[in-house]
Amino acid sequence: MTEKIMIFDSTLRDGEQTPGARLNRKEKLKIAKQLAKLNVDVIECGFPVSSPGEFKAVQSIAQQVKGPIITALARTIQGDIDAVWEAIKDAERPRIHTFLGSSDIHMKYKLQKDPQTLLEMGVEAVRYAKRYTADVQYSLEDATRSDLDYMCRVIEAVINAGATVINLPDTVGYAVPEEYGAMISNIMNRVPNIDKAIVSVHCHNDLGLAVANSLEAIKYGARQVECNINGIGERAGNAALEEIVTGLVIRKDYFQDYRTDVQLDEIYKTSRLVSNLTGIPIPVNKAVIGINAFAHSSGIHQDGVLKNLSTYEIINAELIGGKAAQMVLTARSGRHAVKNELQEMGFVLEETEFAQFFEAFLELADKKKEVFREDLEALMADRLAYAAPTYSLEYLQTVSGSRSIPAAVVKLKKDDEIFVETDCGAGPIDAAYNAIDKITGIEPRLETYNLRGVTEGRDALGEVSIMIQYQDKNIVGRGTSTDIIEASVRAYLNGVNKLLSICHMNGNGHTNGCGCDVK
Ligand SMILES: CC(=O)SCCNC(=O)CCNC(=O)[C@H](O)C(C)(C)COP(=O)(O)OP(=O)(O)OC[C@H]1O[C@@H](n2cnc3c(N)ncnc32)[C@H](O)[C@@H]1OP(=O)(O)O
Ligand SMILES: CC(C)C(=O)C(=O)O
Ligand SMILES: [Mg+2]
Repeated sequence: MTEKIMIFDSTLRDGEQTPGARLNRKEKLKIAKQLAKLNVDVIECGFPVSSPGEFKAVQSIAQQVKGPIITALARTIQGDIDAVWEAIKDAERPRIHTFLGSSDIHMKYKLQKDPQTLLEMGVEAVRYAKRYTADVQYSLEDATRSDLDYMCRVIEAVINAGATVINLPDTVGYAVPEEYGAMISNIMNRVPNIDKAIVSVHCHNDLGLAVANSLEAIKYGARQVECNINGIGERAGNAALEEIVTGLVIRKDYFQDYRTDVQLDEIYKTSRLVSNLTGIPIPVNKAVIGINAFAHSSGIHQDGVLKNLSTYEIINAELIGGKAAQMVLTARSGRHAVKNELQEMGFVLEETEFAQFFEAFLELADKKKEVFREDLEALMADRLAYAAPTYSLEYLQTVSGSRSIPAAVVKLKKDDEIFVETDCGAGPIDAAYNAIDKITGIEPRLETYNLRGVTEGRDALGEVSIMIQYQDKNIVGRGTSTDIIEASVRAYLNGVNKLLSICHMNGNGHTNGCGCDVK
């Protein structure tokens, strides 16, 4: 038999405390509905006393979102508790959550009251909240920096006053797992009436230990874990919901006694929704839901994953409703991955053709961060067009600027012969085209010129497509490169080569007197 761990989602309360993450009523409602689909146990949706807009947002959620317990936060102040109740009273299952600092630091500097007075304030707040609802959660803010004896006294007293959930937050993300586990264990053993309440944990990520601390607490008796989608929250954030629930499933060999009721395949959608509405981006390397979490980029990993996913993947993306493993092609990719991607795109190359293609791939990949499918397509198009290359580009240098005469040096290779020419022009591209004309001995007219970014980003591959006219022939040429001048020259050469091969194919080569004065 497994024990249920309740998932208390605070994305709409502590998560919204992330600087810049403000959500309006509609946005909060939309996220709350998605959290209900995710099947969390509790949705903490705000701090009603803080503003009229916040009050209305909490009220809308309480009225419209069915399934989870709906709660909202209040200080140990009657006005705050009244506001929470007014906002959540229409919920199917309302819970009032009230909190008060218990550490010496918070009591002395922030609350400026003595521990006994604060204990009584806490008890009074719970009693007051109980007038409204049976389900009252009490949090000992900054528990991990609080005196254990004092906490035990507070917990016993607020449970006697009717608290049904006791939350022990690591408010400033100060705890380390062993210590946090020991604190929970001590409280479980020392508070005589602790069995009358559910013990909850709420961990912040200031030292990057929020998830580890939460999982450790489960082992010592915590049965409610407070966490936020994408780990957003005050300062460095809170424990990430997706990491906790996925961790419990993936390591069920270790956490065999526990389960949650979260609908894992809703995680990806929820995560994207929260990111889009809060405007807080998901780091690419974020565990479970970052775009790199299921991407493989280095050749050895890609080869392993193509042979068997388990070599480098412990989470199946489908489990969280995400996209299946992706190969990210970079200069660190190997032949297996590139060949596989080409095959998926419908290109099957002979070994020697592939070897040449792979060289071109590496040349491009060295210039770019990532090679996309569109890049591969463009490289393939280049190769198909160059099926019978006549002139190939060996070297290109251009000069341009507001006070210089645009000039180009072009070195082409044909068979084993090298041709070098320089020329100037209206711009660097025109200069390079003129130099090429000098080498080939023909002067096609440039009819159209188009440049487009094939991929995204500043290092995007540019594709130039041109149309050249020579005598009665209109020829299209294409070239790609991260350098648009080089792409332009490749496009021109591509057109010129096609022109020449057409002449030769028709038996009209210069040797046969077609009129092309080709060298
Ligand atoms: C760890 C956490 O995440 S706690 C939750 C944090 N969330 C929020 O703060 C929600 C947004 N906050 C707000 O809208 C406002 O701060 C309000 C409405 C709550 C209060 O606003 P103000 O009345 O202007 O007070 P202000 O925020 O400046 O100061 C907080 C006051 O509450 C007191 N206080 C803090 N926590 C508690 C508590 N749990 N119980 C009782 N009083 C408390 C402080 O000591 C301070 O009191 P003082 O004015 O006597 O010095
Ligand atoms: C209000 C409490 C639960 C809190 O957010 C914290 O202590 O971090
Ligand atoms: Mg918090």
